[in-house]
Amino acid sequence: MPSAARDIPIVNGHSNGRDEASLARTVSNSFGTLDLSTSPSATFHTQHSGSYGSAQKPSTKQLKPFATQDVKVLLLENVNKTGQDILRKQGYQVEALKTSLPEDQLIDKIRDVHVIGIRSKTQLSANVLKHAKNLIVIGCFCIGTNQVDLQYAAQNGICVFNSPFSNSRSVAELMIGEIITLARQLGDRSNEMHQGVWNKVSAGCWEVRGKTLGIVGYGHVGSQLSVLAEAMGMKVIYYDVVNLMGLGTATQVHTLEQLLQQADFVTLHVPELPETINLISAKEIEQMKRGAYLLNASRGSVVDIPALVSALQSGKLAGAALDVYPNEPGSNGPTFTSSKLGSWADDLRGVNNVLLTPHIGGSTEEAQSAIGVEVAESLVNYVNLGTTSAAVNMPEVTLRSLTMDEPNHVRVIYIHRNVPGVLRKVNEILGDHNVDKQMTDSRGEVAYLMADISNVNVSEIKDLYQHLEDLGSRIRTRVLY
Ligand SMILES: NC(=O)c1ccc[n+]([C@@H]2O[C@H](COP(=O)([O-])OP(=O)(O)OC[C@H]3O[C@@H](n4cnc5c(N)ncnc54)[C@H](O)[C@@H]3O)[C@@H](O)[C@H]2O)c1
Ligand SMILES: O=C(O)[C@H](O)COP(=O)(O)O
Repeated sequence: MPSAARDIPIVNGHSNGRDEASLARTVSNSFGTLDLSTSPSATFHTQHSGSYGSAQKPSTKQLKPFATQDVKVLLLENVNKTGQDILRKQGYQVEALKTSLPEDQLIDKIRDVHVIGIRSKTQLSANVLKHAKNLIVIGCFCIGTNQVDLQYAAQNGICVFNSPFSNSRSVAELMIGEIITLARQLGDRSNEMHQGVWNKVSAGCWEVRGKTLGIVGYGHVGSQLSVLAEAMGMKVIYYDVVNLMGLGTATQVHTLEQLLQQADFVTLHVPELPETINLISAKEIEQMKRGAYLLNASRGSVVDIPALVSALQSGKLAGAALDVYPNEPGSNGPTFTSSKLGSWADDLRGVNNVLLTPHIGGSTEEAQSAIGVEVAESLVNYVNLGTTSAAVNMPEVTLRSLTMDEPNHVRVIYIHRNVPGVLRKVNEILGDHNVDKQMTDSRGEVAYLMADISNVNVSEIKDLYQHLEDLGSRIRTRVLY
């Protein structure tokens, strides 16, 4: 067996032996308290150069040991500083913009980057992603992932991460505030006072105690809201497509119609899916109680806005709160107008007891700070170690880190089409070396294999990589060393 340190290249002044192995262990073992204070040059050398692209097969001449300084990261939509700091401390080249980008500018920027971080606004469609030849991973610094073509991404070896629950509490608290605000017509009273009008009324103003809250979608947000609403004395019912245990005394109803018929307040917390588009339209509004309230903090496509406007104008509904819209401005400013968004915007602005907020459900210091850390850590673990834990479009694969006792050690990541016979061929290639550990899993049409192999001379890495690249099933190969 060749001696370890002698045969492994020196990169940025560090051999690919003990230093990198210990950093690798630090990164992979510390999801909660990732220690990223290590100098950028002391990196775990993950080989991926030349292997980012999926459409084009790169020349093996491009192979070189990984250095974090080579990793280009584009962050859009004002990703929190906590996340930016983690990525910068790795030594990655980070460009952070405050807004999203129109498609043509996005296509231009995405060509070059290995990592992109977005929030709910940036549309990463197949049309955009097909230009992203170097992209290996997308971080959604939010809950929703409907803005990304997850299937296209997986089929092209691009892993996607999000933050599944770090802003759930913030959304639930906003809902509580809005329920009381609607019940007491606080928005209208406050607007009148700002215009110098004193309008002391009690007609149509209610306590929330004893009223029924109907929650549509009893996931992270819906269940948090359930607990808070019960604490205020509300009766909680919920509708979800899966059977879920209610918290406290909340009760699941079997149909959306049952919920709509019983609830005084209806709140929507479903993901954007083909079946949730216009989930609440004229027919469903008709099923609601006269004088009920509708609140939407899910996605703008879930409510048919013209139907809502006419129900508010006719008095069928007593009020509504919207945080999300069919299309939303890409940056702050005087952009919430019909001329910019569509006729529905001015229609909504003209109706009484309607609360309009600029998609701020998850916009609290606490939520954004936690999301920044969570998603940035997932990105670092993926870029540096290939770990897919909690990925939303890839199988979850992880291996314990390299150990210092395993010299000439290489981590192979092979993303491939989930077809018969691939593992046999891959293991024939890996079998020339000592396979220390291996894990493979599939998700739909895509499979992810990760193997740590030892006894690999650096001069053999090129061939190893090329043999894997030459397999017909290949989507993306990364050889980390
Ligand atoms: N306004 C904001 O700032 C903000 C913040 C966070 C999340 N969101 C949106 O809210 C959505 C919900 O968030 P979450 O964290 O609670 O998600 P979640 O995945 O934890 O819960 C969603 C629930 O909806 C249910 N569901 C799916 N389809 C349904 C249908 N047709 N009818 C009824 N129930 C259905 C699911 O079974 C699940 O229980 C997100 O997908 C996101 O789009 C918005
Ligand atoms: O999906 C989410 O988490 C919310 O819609 C919040 O999105 P934002 O990060 O763009 O505010």
